[in-house]
Amino acid sequence: MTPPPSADPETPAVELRGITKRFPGTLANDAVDLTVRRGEIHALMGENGAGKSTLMSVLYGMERPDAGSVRIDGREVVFSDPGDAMAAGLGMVHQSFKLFDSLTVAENVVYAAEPRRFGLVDRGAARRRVRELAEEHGLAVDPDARVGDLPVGLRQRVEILKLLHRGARTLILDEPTAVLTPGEADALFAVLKSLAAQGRTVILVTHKLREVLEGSDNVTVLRDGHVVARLVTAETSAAEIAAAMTGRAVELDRVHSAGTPGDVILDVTDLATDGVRDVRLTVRAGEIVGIAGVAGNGQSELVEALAGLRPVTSGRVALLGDDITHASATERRAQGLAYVPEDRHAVGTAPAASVADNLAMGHHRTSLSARGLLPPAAVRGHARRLIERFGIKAVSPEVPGSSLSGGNLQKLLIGRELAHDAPLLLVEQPTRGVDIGAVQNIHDQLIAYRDAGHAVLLVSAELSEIRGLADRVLVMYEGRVTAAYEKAEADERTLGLAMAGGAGGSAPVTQVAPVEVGD
Ligand SMILES: Nc1ncnc2c1ncn2[C@@H]1O[C@H](COP(=O)(O)OP(=O)(O)OP(=O)(O)O)[C@@H](O)[C@H]1O
Repeated sequence: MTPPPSADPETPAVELRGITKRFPGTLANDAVDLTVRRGEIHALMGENGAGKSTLMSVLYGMERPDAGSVRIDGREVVFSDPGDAMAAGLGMVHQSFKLFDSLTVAENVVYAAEPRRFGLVDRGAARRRVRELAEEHGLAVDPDARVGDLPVGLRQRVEILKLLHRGARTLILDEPTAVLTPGEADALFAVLKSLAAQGRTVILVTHKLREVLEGSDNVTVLRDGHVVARLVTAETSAAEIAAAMTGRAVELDRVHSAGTPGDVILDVTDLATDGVRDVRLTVRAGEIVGIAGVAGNGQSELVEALAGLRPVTSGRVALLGDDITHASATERRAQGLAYVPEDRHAVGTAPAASVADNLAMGHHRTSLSARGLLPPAAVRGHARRLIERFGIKAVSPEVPGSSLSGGNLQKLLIGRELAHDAPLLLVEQPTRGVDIGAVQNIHDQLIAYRDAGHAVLLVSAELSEIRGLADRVLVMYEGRVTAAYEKAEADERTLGLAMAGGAGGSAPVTQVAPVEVGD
């Protein structure tokens, strides 16, 4: 490990002073000061669009600030690109990993910084290096495994090992637990704590209050590009952080009233598709049915099959009494199905198209259209209404979708699909990457949608979300629905056990998955 250049333990690992960064029409960072002590886990929080990613991009050399200075280990630096930042001891784990799936763990870890012997890459040394680093930091992973075969939690470990191999002393993690199971998230925090105990520094960008309260030492909160609070984690609370972020009191973990179920809208009988079998379920008008499960137990495949994006191999799907088992995605939409996919970038939105056009997508058959065409004035009006209703932070409806922050893109997607007023809504991970205030708004909108007589099938990895919203909860385990509960029965312990295969199903209980508690 490269020792920090300054021996004084009081010298902060990172000091940002007066960072200002302007985009056309937006002051993303306005004279931001951030001090991160060596050996601490520092959480950076704020609502969607508050300026967190921009600040980290400035720190990591991806954006040049319009004003302000950066000090690393007490020394003023000016980075032209992330290569400069890495050379100064910074490392960043992005939300989408930057690994080669076809290479092994060891090859990925040493890539572009290979140990050499007589000018050749020393493969044995590379594997030893991975083993050493993995052992030193509790990051167990097989050096010979092909990265493409690893689950997401282990791929994230490879990213961290890669940074450690390059001598990173300060790690920046951007929403690292968004894609992890609760068990993987706990394992990640154990690693981060051990890195901090060894004197490395962690900057954590996240929306999850629970992990900030349990896993960080200090919190800086941004709002509209300004620092609005600097808090010591041990002396603060979820309510205080939430209030700092939003500027108002936030009611956390609200449990909504039950729905009044009417006619069956979706009727699924003995459905099988790749990775899913024997699924029977109904969703009625005026109810939300939640599907809980550890990621990777067939939930996404089920929803894709229902949305018409994956062939049904056996069984039957009926929407409003009509057989749609083999209907295309477009036919299903026309029959009354709206869909919020898990992947808002690849499936849900078009980054180059304007916000207004993104909001109008799929509306060719709704009241927006005139004989299948979308008049520009109607598109603009529709966009303005949804921007207002969902609090989407966009400079104007004409800016490209790609200029929105991650959470605002998610609000756009939900808004667009709810605006279809379709009898059935399939919605996956509706609040991933979304800030606390927007989580509340999206939850309220889903409840209002249900109360207007629509049927909602909700898939979420957040147990608190399932418990807060769903009138009935199904648990998926190894591709099957293994348990079903009414709202009142679906407590965290019961669901957690069932998610680990421990209830109703034929699978033996081999482990009890740690349970996500409310954020
Ligand atoms: N390349 C860009 N062009 C134009 N505007 C941008 C660009 N990048 C960010 N912005 C704007 O700057 C503001 C801050 O965005 P930023 O991505 O830093 O927010 P964030 O706090 O990371 O949000 P989230 O929690 O949603 O990821 C937002 O209003 C955003 O729309």
